[in-house]
Amino acid sequence: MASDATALADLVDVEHGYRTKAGAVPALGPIDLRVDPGEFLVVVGPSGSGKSTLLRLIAGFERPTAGDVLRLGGTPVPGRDVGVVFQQPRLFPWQTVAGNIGAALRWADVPKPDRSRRTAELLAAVGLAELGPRRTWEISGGQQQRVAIARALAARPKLLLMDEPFAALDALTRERLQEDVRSLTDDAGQGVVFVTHSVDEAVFLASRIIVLTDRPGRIALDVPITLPRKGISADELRGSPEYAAFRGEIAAAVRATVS
Ligand SMILES: Nc1ncnc2c1ncn2[C@@H]1O[C@H](COP(=O)(O)OP(=O)(O)OP(=O)(O)O)[C@@H](O)[C@H]1O
Repeated sequence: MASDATALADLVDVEHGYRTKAGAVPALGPIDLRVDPGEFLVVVGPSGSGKSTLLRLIAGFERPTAGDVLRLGGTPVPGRDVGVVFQQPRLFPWQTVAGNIGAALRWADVPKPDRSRRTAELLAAVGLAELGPRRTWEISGGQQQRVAIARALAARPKLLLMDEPFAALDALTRERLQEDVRSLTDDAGQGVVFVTHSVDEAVFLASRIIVLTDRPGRIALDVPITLPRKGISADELRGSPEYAAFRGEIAAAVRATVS
């Protein structure tokens, strides 16, 4: 088995299928993919192309049907070196907002005396400093998703996996959260794998985009996104000709997968 401890995730000749009563469903691959520290990898592709399957394999929720998946050089197991954010926030309704973050810190073995300070820092980082005592049903959907992001970041995971985290949100909240996620993950040692259907979102967030083919998903396109990130506002970035050029290239590749 090829092993490389410096890769956050390394998939070698990976295929994955699901068993159903009607027979085997090939979902992904064969695919080779390596994710390195500092990368913000965005995965786009048609519905059913295996994007969620790819994340589930890296998270350790599934084992591949064929090939090898390594995370930090070892077999992936769900746990503290990976943070996962889903489309629905999946918060604990019996906990307050602060209690949700505190639970993640407890699992990460953060000592009790440090937990309230870290909770306050994390809530401030996602713009929810005042909402710690609220119940999760007393805040908006966008705020709930912010809590889910703070909870995923609590253990300072090397790798953050995000599966269409903003799909259920209105356009304005979505743009704000995109900006927040970019700044929260601007850490050279950390990596992100982010799934979306939105080409705009992909180009805004990514340092690299892969486009998957129709099912079973293989890599149709793998491009670095070399847009300036420092010293430029989000609006300037979205309005730049370079942004438009990348958006055009990715949109054409996605269209080609279904034609
Ligand atoms: N538990 C399962 N059992 C059987 N088939 C499954 C299961 N999960 C996914 N599939 C199938 O595997 C394929 C890939 O699914 P996956 O959810 O990874 O795709 P996706 O690209 O994330 O889709 P979408 O964009 O619609 O969310 C699909 O054809 C899907 O129907």
